Amino acid sequence: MTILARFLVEREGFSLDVDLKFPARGLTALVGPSGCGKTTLLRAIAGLERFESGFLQVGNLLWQDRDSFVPAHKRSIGYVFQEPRLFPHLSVRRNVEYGLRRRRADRQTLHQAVELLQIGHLLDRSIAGLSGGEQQRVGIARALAARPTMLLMDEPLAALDMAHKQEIIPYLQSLHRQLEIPVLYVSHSADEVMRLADHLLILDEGRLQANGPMQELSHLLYPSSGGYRNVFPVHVLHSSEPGLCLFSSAAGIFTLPHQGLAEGRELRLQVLARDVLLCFQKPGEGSVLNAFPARVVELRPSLPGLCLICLQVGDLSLYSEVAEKVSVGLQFGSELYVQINHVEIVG
Ligand SMILES: Nc1ncnc2c1ncn2[C@@H]1O[C@H](COP(=O)(O)OP(=O)(O)OP(=O)(O)O)[C@@H](O)[C@H]1O
Repeated sequence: MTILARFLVEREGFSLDVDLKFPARGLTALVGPSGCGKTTLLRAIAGLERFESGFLQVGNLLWQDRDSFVPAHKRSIGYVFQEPRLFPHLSVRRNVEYGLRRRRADRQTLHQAVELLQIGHLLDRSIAGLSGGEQQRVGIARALAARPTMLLMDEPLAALDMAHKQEIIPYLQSLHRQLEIPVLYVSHSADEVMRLADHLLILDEGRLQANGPMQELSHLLYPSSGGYRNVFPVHVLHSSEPGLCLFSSAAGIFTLPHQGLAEGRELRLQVLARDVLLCFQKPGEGSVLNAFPARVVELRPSLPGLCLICLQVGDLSLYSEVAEKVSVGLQFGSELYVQINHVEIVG
């Protein structure tokens, strides 16, 4: 299932001209410099503005083409803004139920939204007494209670301080794991996108610069540093010995220095491609951590003197960036080992 969107918007001094296709599930991050057209694209998708030259299909649902336009209130889209825009005179419960009444969703959906955002204990509180993070959780629950077909989030964490951002990110992570619906998420924060996104859309001056899976494009989030990056999900297995923790991944089991993580928790690891070292002999058992058998899938030139190698490691694709001379003799199908040198837990 995919989302197909084509829009041509002409404004004084600005035009948006995009033709894009992205998955109708998981979290797609929409990033780009200020004024590049992110909100305009979101509004076009929500149907909040009707741009004559547009086409939009979400899965099987045709929302706009040359002859038809489904108005915003019939698209059942959940919209989460920077500010939660709650009704201050109503309780948390009434605020969340507001979404329910408007869209005739059921009680079970409301219950799920309350559970997912863990706001059950806040239901009888007034909005005024809540922290910024709690208010945003209520705002997200209200959007979900309406059982939307799609969730649009326009910088939902931008108005929060660092502590409240950290509080809310785990909810967003579990939300996008548990929801079937697509989430389109605008953000200026590379770190946030790194932790949350499955797919990336990069806009610049109203034009699409890049569109692809996070794993393929994450290096573009940090244009000035570090080169290619690998980002992939892992689950916490258990602590192997004091200070060390085991993580299961599609590549195999990682052992990393960490403690206090709950068993089963899903996190992401980030590994710079230059920290994926190639070993042409099997690394000594027991003496080397995080070494896995790998197969070469593709070799690409990278920066001058460097080669980017795409490797199949178990069920995971990993990029390694090495000096060109190291890659001499490698070709599609070459078998070797990788040793992962430095791993960052990103959330
Ligand atoms: N209603 C409008 N009428 C005319 N121009 C507009 C309108 N809304 C936005 N613009 C212009 O369109 C361009 C894109 O704006 P948009 O808000 O989509 O960018 P953005 O990428 O979301 O920016 P930011 O990251 O700062 O929120 C900007 O130049 C903006 O000034």
